[in-house]
Amino acid sequence: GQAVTLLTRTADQAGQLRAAGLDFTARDSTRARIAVAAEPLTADPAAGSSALAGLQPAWIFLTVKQHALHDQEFLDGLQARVGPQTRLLCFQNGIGHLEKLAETFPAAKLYAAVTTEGALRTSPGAVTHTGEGVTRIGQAPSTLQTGLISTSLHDSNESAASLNLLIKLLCEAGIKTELSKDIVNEMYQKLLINAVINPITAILRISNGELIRNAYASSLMLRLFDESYAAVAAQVEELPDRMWNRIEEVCARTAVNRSSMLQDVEAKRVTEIEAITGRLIAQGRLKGIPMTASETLYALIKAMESDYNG
Ligand SMILES: NC(=O)C1=CN([C@@H]2O[C@H](COP(=O)(O)OP(=O)(O)OC[C@H]3O[C@@H](n4cnc5c(N)ncnc54)[C@H](OP(=O)(O)O)[C@@H]3O)[C@@H](O)[C@H]2O)C=CC1
Ligand SMILES: CC(C)(CO)C(=O)C(=O)O
Repeated sequence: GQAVTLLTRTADQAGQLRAAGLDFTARDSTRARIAVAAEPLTADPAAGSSALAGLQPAWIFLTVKQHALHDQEFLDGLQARVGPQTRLLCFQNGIGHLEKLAETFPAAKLYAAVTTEGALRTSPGAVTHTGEGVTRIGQAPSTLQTGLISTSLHDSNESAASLNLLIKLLCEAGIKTELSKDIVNEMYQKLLINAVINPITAILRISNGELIRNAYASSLMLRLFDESYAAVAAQVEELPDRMWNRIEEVCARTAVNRSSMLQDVEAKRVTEIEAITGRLIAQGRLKGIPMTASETLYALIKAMESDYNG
């Protein structure tokens, strides 16, 4: 096996996880206590108390929301863990995180993941596997600049070997994982799906399935799709056909789900609207694409966020 350490926000949470294990609920509702190594993500890794404290990992999976990447304490903790051989695998929805990480860690080896697996942290020591899917991973482009992503990838045998090894290990661990030759394109496809589904479900407080059943909601969705599609198509070389049908399929397949943005507004948490709709509006405007439906939905979500304490 491989040594895996959970990096937590606080020392207390890491201590509890080491002492009691992770309470894991599988898809079939069976529960298990899994012994885990855990360390707080502090700027001083040597302060950790397990045998792994202070080691620089081969891979760090970043499974935080986009806005955590703007938290200096988080970045300092990460900085202390990223060694010359460390690879960062980013699971964030939306866009902008790769540019932010490339700017903050210029020497880091960056990879991105697009996943249809679902996971929910139900308490500081418990996680539920909420959806079975596929995780596609690929190397981030070597030329990351704000607003423009070239899809030319690094060509390094060593990087390809580590990626293939990681994919093999994840598959052996039961996490269906595949190599993506153009992960940026896949991130933009996911962005389009999230940009169309998430804000409307969050404002109307409806499930993904209701979105396509409600004629008014689905006509708004279509307007949002047209401009979002144009903005995405201006960024990537080729988009698969039938993206609209794919979005309808996602709604049908996840009909009872409440989107992550809806869950965030219900819990009064900051949403990922900036990394999804906000970024897409900026990119659309740069290309002269009218983004009026997106701008309205963006403003409504921001208004809801600023009213959380009201
Ligand atoms: N969950 C899912 O099924 C999927 C998620 N994604 C994407 O993955 C990303 C994460 O989503 P999600 O799992 O829903 O997010 P959550 O907010 O539920 O989980 C994020 C985790 O990161 C921890 N964290 C946040 N900030 C810090 C910090 N400063 N230091 C240490 N730990 C920190 C949180 O700890 P704490 O609890 O203490 O706040 C929490 O355990 C998002 O971009 C999402 O879009 C993509 C596909 C599926
Ligand atoms: C695909 C979708 C919309 C599923 O709910 C999702 O990724 C999310 O909720 O963020």
